[in-house]
Amino acid sequence: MASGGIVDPMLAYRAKRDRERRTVLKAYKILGFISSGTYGRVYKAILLPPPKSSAPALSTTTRAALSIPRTKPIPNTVADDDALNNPELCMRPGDLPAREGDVFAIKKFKPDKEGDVLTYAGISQSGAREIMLNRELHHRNLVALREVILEDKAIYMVFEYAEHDFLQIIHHHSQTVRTPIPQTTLRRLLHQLLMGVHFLHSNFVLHRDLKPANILVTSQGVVKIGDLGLARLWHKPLAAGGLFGGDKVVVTIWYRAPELILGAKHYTAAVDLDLWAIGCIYAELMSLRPIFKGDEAKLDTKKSLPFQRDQMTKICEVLGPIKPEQWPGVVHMPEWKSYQLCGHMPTPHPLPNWYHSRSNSSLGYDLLCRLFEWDPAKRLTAREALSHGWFHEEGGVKAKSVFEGSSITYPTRRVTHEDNGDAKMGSLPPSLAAPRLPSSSNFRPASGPLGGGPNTKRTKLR
Ligand SMILES: Nc1ncnc2c1ncn2[C@@H]1O[C@H](COP(=O)(O)OP(=O)(O)OP(=O)(O)O)[C@@H](O)[C@H]1O
Repeated sequence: MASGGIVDPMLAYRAKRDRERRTVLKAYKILGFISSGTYGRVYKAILLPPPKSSAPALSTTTRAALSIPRTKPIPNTVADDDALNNPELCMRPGDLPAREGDVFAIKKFKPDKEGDVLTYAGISQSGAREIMLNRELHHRNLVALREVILEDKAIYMVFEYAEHDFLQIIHHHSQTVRTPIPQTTLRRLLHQLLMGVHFLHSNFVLHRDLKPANILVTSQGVVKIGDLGLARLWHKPLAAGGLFGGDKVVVTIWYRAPELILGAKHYTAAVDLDLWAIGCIYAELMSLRPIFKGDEAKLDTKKSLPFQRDQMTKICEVLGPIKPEQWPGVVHMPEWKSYQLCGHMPTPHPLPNWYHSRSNSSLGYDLLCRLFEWDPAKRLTAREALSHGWFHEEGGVKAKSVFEGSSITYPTRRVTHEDNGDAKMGSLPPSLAAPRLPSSSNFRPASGPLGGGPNTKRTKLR
């Protein structure tokens, strides 16, 4: 403030802006901790009423001096840091209509760490992608991003909240009710998943990390594809860097397409990767366990990426060995020799037995076979899969809620108050946590086939 009681307009503006800046804890009440993923921690939160402004409004003269338009709110979700001051990230709050008390999932990106010291190297590639893509893409079957808050060098993405996910549904059936997922529910789950993937592919976006934990379902029974952190555009088929670009990370091994295992480097028919993963998810919804549950080969001492022999073996145990007459291009794949060196694959346990011990729908079997085409060029696209006859069986997929007509009640998402990570790394201030919520019966094991076992983490690949 200047002497003689004259207000420095810039200081007054900054003071008001700081008072009114939207911070996570001013805008949301944190109800608890949901999960910690590769890139961040996810919290459940409710929207608070907007704070009443106590600061006197800026005078017309000050406003004019600062050229603040009356109608446009100050973009207060963007931090001052130059590195973050990217207009692309400037989300206006309220892009989704939201009311006080509405529930959201807030993903806080992990800061970088050098030794024990937190460092700040700007926004991660994964975070930037997730923000950019979620900001551009709006579809009923994609989880919606409400806003991004940048605060104290941390990034918070506020998503619509989804009470369930495919992994939790599978787990509920395998561990609690011990019955298969009803065919009608399964068909709707898969159809809505394909709708979301078709939308992504129509917008030249590959998801690349489709797995049950990333496919959410709201309490209204709407499937929402989440976690676009690994998604990328594929409109430049042979862009520098080949199939994996600079990030060197791709889908969880159990859902990895054979062409990736065999070393495909370019986006020739890249969308087919996602369709293979959908085949794996379809099979997992049927059998309540991953169909190709391979052990991941780790990086060797030379840090060269190993051939994922066990994963390939697991696929061949169900589909039989690869036949070059069915997939002519396979003999040119970089890892074809490694595949041949595996010797004889174990006795095939072909897909028909696997399928027909679980369902007698020949259309359902046909769809699965077409998703599990070895040759990516012959695999169904999302559009083709959506028009497959199986989706018209038994009343079709018209219901808005995937749960319609089902008597099964799925547990609500488990929320805890133990954010068992490093408090500085990821916790929101514990003093601001809400009183204990009744925890649901939903149990997500930390490891094992249905939990976040070693193979469910992202892994480096060629
Ligand atoms: N919108 C949401 N509503 C409810 N829960 C969510 C939501 N988004 C994410 N989650 C929960 O948080 C978990 C981690 O989220 P996400 O996959 O986006 O993070 P990540 O760091 O990329 O994790 P991962 O490495 O496991 O893929 C999800 O598996 C899900 O259980």
